[in-house]
Amino acid sequence: MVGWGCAARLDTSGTARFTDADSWWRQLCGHIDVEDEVGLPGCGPVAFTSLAFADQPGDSVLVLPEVVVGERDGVRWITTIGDAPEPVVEPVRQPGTVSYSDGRLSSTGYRQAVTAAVDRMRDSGGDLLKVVLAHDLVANTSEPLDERFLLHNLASRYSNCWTFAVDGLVGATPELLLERRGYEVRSRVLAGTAWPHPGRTDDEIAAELLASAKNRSEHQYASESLAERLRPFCSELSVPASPSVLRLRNVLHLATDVEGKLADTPEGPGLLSVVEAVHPTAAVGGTPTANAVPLIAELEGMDRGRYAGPVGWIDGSGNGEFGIALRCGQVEQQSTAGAGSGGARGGRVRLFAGGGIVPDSDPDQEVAEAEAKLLPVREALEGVR
Ligand SMILES: C=C(O[C@H]1C=CC=C(C(=O)O)[C@@H]1O)C(=O)O
Repeated sequence: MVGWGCAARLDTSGTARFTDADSWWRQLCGHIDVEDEVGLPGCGPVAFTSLAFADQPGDSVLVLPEVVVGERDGVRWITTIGDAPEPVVEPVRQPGTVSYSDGRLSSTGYRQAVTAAVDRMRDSGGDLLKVVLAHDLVANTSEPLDERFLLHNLASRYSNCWTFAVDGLVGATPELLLERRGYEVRSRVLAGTAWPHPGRTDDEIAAELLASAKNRSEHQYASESLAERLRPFCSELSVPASPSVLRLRNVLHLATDVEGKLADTPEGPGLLSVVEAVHPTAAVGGTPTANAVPLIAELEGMDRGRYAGPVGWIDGSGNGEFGIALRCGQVEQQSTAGAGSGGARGGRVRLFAGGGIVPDSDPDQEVAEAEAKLLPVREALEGVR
């Protein structure tokens, strides 16, 4: 789905962000008279949604576009809210040259944070089993950044990912936090990563990944965390006993596809309540969550913003799809002014990537893994084909 214009918008933050979003959306939909000739999930009003990773700090946003163009199962539709104006479609602009600088946590700082996390886990007597750390990287473009350029490049290179752009957060995530279609729910849990090495085939790397005790433990924490928190909402839940391998251009992941049936009535806890219950899984938080999440803030010392938070859409019937906002960048500046105004021209994007740290993690390998995970957005910005 692609949307433009803004018929309504909610900005919220803090621990109440999920319930704020849920009540705002239910109330708003209650006031909209819908004529829907298509009747598929995503038809009618849709809120493009991106929620902060952490309770504090971080801003969350829901946008009801004036126009949405959608396609699902070969059916295409257009939804308009009110008398939405015809869009003026301008050609996609190229970002010019791209240069990089350290973000709030450099690679060196990230390596130190990983080392500190490993020490803390080894000294914890089992109170901390996994923590997911990340760092950021700033990309500066010589021309104003057109989000459509990034989106198009990500979508064409990562067709088995969910490509998103919500209020400046643009990415292509391979991880589905939760999809709801009627009573059916689905999730793709990822954790455990390998990346291409010269002289080794993808099959060899995939076999090694499946056989790696470190990656299997990282993965198991993540799939168990999702399943444990989703189970109370479900009358049926199927969780494969062992993971498969998801192959992407830049990395390979251990993956578990979870499927379930919601036990509730349509008036029961909605998609946003279930999303709140499962976030953050141990794919982006850690194990146990209550010990890992405060350590993230302490060791990273940066605001993740909406990176690693739920991102996706919800419709008026409570159907929707939320990915985990990974392999993404937050556009912080598109352009300020042209010559003569004294303002900077060009764009600025803050890219994020990280990984799950367990007691036997090697800091150098973790830095290399985060670099591999930065590649999708870097290459999309650079227009690599
Ligand atoms: C935290 C990230 O990835 C998560 C998702 C898949 C695999 C992961 C891993 O192997 O560490 C991470 O849990 C990221 O991409 O920034």
